[in-house]
Amino acid sequence: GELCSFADSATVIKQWQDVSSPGVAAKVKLSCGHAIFAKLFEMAPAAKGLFTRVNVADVNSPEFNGHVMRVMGGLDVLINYLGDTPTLEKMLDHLAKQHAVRDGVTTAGFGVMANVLMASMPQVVEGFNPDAWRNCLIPILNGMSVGLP
Ligand code: HEM
Repeated sequence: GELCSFADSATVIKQWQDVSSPGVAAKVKLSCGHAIFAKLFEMAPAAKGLFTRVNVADVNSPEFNGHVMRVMGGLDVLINYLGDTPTLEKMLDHLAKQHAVRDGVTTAGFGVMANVLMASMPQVVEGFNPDAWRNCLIPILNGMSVGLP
């Protein structure tokens, strides 16, 4: 089945591709990723403790930058696969398993992330379509939370 409608996925993919052309993609991902984590830690301060291994103590460190780019690279791939549900579902399964082994990562944490993404994306995406983005992001985050406490 579909995760979000064909029309919604087409909108989200197009709007995301507008901000992820090769020339600007890395910069957008890093600055947008930092804004997303800052907001996540503001809304859920305890979540900071999950990222000590990647040096969250210094959010501008190479280690944390690397983490931000893994997350944003992951999100980039997921968005671009909204039109290929079977592959998207396998990637979500894989990410769910990678998160399930991290102590303290919860479904509630992904719920906060949904709010953070919906609040942050309009700042980088031109003509942000909230309905299309919500309809597509929620199933992505739900798929990544399968098996989490
Ligand atoms: C848009 C949503 C998210 C995406 C695309 C995403 C993606 C990723 C990716 C690709 C990794 C690296 C996996 C690896 O190499 O092992 C990762 C690691 C991790 N993620 Fe997420 N993630 C998301 C949301 C979250 C949320 C909401 C939390 C916590 C509530 C979380 C907690 C973690 C932790 C603790 C790690 C391991 C960090 C380390 O390397 O020590 N993630 N995530």
